[in-house]
Amino acid sequence: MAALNRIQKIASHLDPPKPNKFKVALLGAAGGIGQPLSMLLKMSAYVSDLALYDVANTPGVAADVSHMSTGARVKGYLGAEQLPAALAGANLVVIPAGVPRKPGMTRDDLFNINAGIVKGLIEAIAAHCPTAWVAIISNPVNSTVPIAAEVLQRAGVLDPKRLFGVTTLDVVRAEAFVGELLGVDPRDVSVPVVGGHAGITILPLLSQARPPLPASVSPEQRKALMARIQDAGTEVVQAKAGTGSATLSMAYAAARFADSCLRAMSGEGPVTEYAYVRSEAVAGLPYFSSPLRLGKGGVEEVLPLGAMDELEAANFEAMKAELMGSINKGVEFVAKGPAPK
Ligand SMILES: NC(=O)c1ccc[n+]([C@@H]2O[C@H](COP(=O)([O-])OP(=O)(O)OC[C@H]3O[C@@H](n4cnc5c(N)ncnc54)[C@H](O)[C@@H]3O)[C@@H](O)[C@H]2O)c1
Ligand SMILES: O=C(O)C[C@H](O)C(=O)O
Repeated sequence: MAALNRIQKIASHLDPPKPNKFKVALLGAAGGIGQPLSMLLKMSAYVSDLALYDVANTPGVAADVSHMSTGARVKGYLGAEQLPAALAGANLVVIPAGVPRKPGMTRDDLFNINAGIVKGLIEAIAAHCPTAWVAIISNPVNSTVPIAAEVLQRAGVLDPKRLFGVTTLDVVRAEAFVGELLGVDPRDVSVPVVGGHAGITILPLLSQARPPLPASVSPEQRKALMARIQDAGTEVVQAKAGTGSATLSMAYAAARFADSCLRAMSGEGPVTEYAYVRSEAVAGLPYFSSPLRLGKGGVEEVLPLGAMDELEAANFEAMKAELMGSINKGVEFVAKGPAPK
């Protein structure tokens, strides 16, 4: 025990604690992603207050997480009447609320339920923490982010610099699979993943991987690797056999994304991250996941996608129609709804 304390003291000296100064609200906190993400956020040195909101089971999750001996104050909020208090003063709102896939379903099959859930939560954000950064995990991300933007726009509080669709899991997977292939630590791998978050709209740019894929990796292997990254969500859905989709890797990815946001908010920039945002990165596609430079106010610059090889360029063209269809579906969902109050 004494040895452990000594090691912790040395570690905190090497990496001095950051000021815990941000309130993070997690909506869907009692779910498969929400619970491990609550734990990881409670471990963040940037979080002073962690608001755990769900329509079920938050008292138990909040009581459990609050016993961790880390800095963040934890409070659970249950049901719609407690949502305003959960959101008040939030700097960052992370949203994994909604239903997950079962085998045989596409992410778009979740639209009918999750579109309404996201719309309702974003209306509350517009009313109670309109300047918060918002990170949407709920699927289909290709549509839920446009839904959120339309709701915020109607409420007169949209700032596209602060609205993100979380695609970090695609980047995390690409790093893991390339690391596995090259026999190197995934933490030493970087792979840009751009586009959207469903099937062929997920575009890993393996030609820009670092370390680069050696010439011994055949075009067939490259193609298979690209397909595995694109289908990795389905790989997990099938392995879980009806009990849900990725939760633990997603919580890891979301914690990493939240950390980047909070680092940028702290002024520790420039921070580079990938996310699905409203941008002019690709002509004709109002939303696209790109490399971003984040600063105190959100997205400071949408960085160029860089060069693509032949396979990537073909995939880039092939995804455009599907991505645009998903964007339009989200925009129309809000347009068909009741006019803003
Ligand atoms: N972006 C990504 O990379 C990614 C990765 C994995 C999962 N997902 C998506 O994340 C979502 C959640 O997945 P999960 O495995 O945690 O599901 P889950 O069913 O385990 O948890 C969802 C939680 O949302 C809550 N919820 C439902 N309606 C709500 C509302 N109106 N307000 C607040 N909370 C509400 C539920 O009570 C539940 O606790 C799914 O849509 C899934 O497809 C996205
Ligand atoms: O695949 C899913 O349905 C969940 C998530 O989008 C994922 O990529 O794991």
